[in-house]
Amino acid sequence: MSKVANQINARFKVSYGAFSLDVDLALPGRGVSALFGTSGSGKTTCLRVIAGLERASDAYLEVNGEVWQDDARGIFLPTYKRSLGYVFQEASLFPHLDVKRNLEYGMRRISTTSRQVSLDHAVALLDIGHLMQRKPDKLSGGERQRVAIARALATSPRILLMDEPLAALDAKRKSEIMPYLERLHDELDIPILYVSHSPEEVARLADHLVLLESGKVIASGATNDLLTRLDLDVAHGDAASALVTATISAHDPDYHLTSATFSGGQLLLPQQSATIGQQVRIRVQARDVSLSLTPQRDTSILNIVAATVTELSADAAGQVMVGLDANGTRLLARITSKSCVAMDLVPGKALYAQIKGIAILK
Ligand SMILES: Nc1ncnc2c1ncn2[C@@H]1O[C@H](COP(=O)(O)OP(=O)(O)OP(=O)(O)O)[C@@H](O)[C@H]1O
Repeated sequence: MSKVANQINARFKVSYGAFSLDVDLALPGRGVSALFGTSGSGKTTCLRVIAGLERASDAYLEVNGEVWQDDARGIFLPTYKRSLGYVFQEASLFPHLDVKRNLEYGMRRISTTSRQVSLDHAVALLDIGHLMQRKPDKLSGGERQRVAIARALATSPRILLMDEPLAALDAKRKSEIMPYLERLHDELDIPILYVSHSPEEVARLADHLVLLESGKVIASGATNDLLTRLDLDVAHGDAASALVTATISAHDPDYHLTSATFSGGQLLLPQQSATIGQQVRIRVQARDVSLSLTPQRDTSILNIVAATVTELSADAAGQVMVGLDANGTRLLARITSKSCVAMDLVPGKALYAQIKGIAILK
């Protein structure tokens, strides 16, 4: 396998009794790749193999041009020689050290010249400057996790591995920490492998998605491509949704609305603080999209987008999931089978998608 500077290649097998994990992945060398799957599908084992904590067989692992493991050539770098940061579900800070010392501990073994993320940058990114003198037991769960992330970054890793970093937090703390994770996504040059079984986290953070099922990779690709692929389970059911990348184009303070343009036209959103020209990610849930063969004018729905049917697939009883293309952006609509027949929907049919609810993710 040839070395690729801006890519992660991971190929390995692990087996524990009846469970076997067999993956062959090529992931982008930048941005967030989410490993998504039900409990027991092998997500944590993948991270542990990449970290060198689990010994796999037939393994080849290369991170942005550095080979960490190649069983065919007898290469196996132990964990301490792999430049990685690992963030677990529960922050594992040293209880007897304050935040500052916890951070410094991680930095000790990294020479100044090989640092890719400075301690100051990590502290600023996670906004923990005011917590430096505190011991871990005087921090909230969310603060502890921010410190754990900063500590992982302070080792100046070439890759950040995060294993359900929000799983141990309640809903309020989760929403407090999410903006920091989004900041990591926007500002770090290193790739992040993010394990999750939350569709919400994946929709907000992931650029690339890997779907794992019983130790096998079911699909791997750009997040919206997978979320809208009707042959996959993620594109079905009540939580199915599509992501739209849009640019803020105007604010209308009189009506408390913000408009954003995307490939399929314009969307109106509840007023946002985002600046004009800023790129945003918007989630459109399939259950919030209805379809019409003509553009409706006498309706309270503000967002009506011209689209073409690409695919139809049976969903829950009496429901059909309709794949749509809005001039290059894929959307989903979940409608009743009765409407599907009445509208005579077939691939290629031009229609209008009426979007009732819309959530801006960032
Ligand atoms: N050290 C081990 N010895 C034996 N079996 C193991 C070991 N570690 C994991 N397993 C098994 O391997 C399978 C995959 O586990 P893994 O923790 O990777 O899944 P996961 O997708 O991360 O799950 P979760 O979302 O619950 O954390 C499970 O069936 C688990 O019981």
